Amino acid sequence: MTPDPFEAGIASGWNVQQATDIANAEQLKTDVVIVGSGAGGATAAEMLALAGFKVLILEAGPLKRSKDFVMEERRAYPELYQQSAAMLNQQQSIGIMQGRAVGGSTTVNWTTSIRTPDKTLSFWQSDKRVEGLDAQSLAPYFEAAEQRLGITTWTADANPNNQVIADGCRALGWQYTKINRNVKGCWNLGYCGMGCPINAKQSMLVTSIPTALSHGARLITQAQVWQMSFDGERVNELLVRAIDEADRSLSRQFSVKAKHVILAGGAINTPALLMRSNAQDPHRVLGRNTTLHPSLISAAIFDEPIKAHSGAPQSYYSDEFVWKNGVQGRMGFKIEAAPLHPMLLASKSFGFGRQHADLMKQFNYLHASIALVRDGFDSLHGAGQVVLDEQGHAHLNYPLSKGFWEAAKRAFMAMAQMQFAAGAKAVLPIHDNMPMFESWQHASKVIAKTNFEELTTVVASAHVMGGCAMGEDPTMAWVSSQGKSHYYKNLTVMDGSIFPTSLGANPQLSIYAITRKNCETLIKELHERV
Ligand SMILES: Cc1cc2nc3c(=O)[nH]c(=O)nc-3n(C[C@H](O)[C@H](O)[C@H](O)COP(=O)(O)OP(=O)(O)OC[C@H]3O[C@@H](n4cnc5c(N)ncnc54)[C@H](O)[C@@H]3O)c2cc1C
Repeated sequence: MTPDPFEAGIASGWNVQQATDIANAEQLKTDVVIVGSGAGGATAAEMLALAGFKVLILEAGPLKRSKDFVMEERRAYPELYQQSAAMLNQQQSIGIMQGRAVGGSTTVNWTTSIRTPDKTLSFWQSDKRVEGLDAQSLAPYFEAAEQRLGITTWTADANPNNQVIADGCRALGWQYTKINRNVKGCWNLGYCGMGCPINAKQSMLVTSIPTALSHGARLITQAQVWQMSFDGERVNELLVRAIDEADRSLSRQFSVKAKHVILAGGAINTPALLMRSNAQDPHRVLGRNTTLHPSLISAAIFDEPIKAHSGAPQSYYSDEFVWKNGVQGRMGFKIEAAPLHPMLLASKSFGFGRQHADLMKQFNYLHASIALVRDGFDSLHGAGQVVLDEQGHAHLNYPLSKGFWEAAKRAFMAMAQMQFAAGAKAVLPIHDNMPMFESWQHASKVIAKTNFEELTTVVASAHVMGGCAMGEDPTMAWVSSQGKSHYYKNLTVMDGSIFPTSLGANPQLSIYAITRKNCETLIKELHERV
């Protein structure tokens, strides 16, 4: 087991505090303040601290470490996730999971590490006026991130839950790929979504944040940046509220003045902060085109135990259907496996009483496939919009489009076909009143006739992206291709909110690589300025 770096680090004098340690109304000063400590924020913090800047990281979530990761859903969801992992869109039709702790969503993610698909990068270039982020220019940054985070092919055998994807795709002649993971010394436990108890996952919690802290960065946790004030073309000050572990506001505030501000609160929260602060947005792009890879779930029962809670959560995916109809044609979907844990399964399935109890009894024999739908490429594809309520809290207005429901039908068909081809004895598409199918023939007939629609089908997301799009055209984008605000000279955004569409691949590696490239440019500029 890898030791918890915070243990020795804090003992050696790392500058780590809680917001309640800061005096009320105190003003802090720094070179660079970073809002959020997830994939984007921590990557930037490490690079800037190594480059010699005085860095302050403000994280709304608590500091939780391997000793707190006890492999129990009842503790992990309230402690490590936004809204206790029970966040929904305004329509209440999509369950949305996002991290809220030091390390952000990387502390709880499933370690799948995939480069941005070339087709997505080309589309950004041709249709979203993104410059300098083609596959060739990004290649060295992908390599650097992969090296830094130990991202390589997972060489252990796939668990039976993932083996279904490989077996089904092989039998049908469909494309499938072994997944790269960011782990070192992984024990194949399968509880990545509850925080890694042995520090094998190379999340920001055990990699970039410790390096930043070792090089003089300061971390303040449970510190929620509520608003920013502006002075012409510059961010003037950040207003920070102390919050408790359950995300409740405490009567303690302080402010921060920085020469440069990096927003890395993730999609939804970064645009929400800007909107709450009345940031300039003449073309009303903030919060728009928030994408989710909204995902459908198909369960299958096998004769042999699957134990989908155990082993690397994701080790095979299939891209057979991601680009089948072109980039902007009918929506494509990526097929992956999802780990199952009792609360996760219970909250992401249908039924009541005996029917639900019968499903839960099969827990150890259940496999789950997910189809992640590629959203946000045009109006047919649909996307969400961040809105604020009267108190300034963010909500996501995301009506699922006709195009999505048409894709859902194809996705349920494909997943059932693959599961039967892999030897499933029964398949259950997670949709209200669906029977358990015992043959592909029966499943395909019923799925073809079913009307999939909002609130009759379980839809989930762990990939929140967009809402603060990048690009050179301010009528479509709030930041440049380098993440720099089109309106404020000392403000850069470095997180998944800058993606102008979804990716068609799991996002963390794209965020690491793009942040690395943009932060390198920023460091050169700051050396001249600060
Ligand atoms: C359960 C789960 C599984 C996943 N699995 C994978 C996977 O296997 N592979 C993959 O590629 N991706 C996966 N992801 C997604 C991936 O982890 C995220 O896309 C990525 O971490 C997003 O990075 P980010 O920097 O945009 O934001 P985050 O990593 O979410 O970090 C944002 C941080 O900012 C903090 N914050 C927000 N607002 C404020 C504020 N106002 N003030 C202070 N702090 C603030 C938040 O608390 C949070 O800690 C998964 C996500 C989840 C939830």
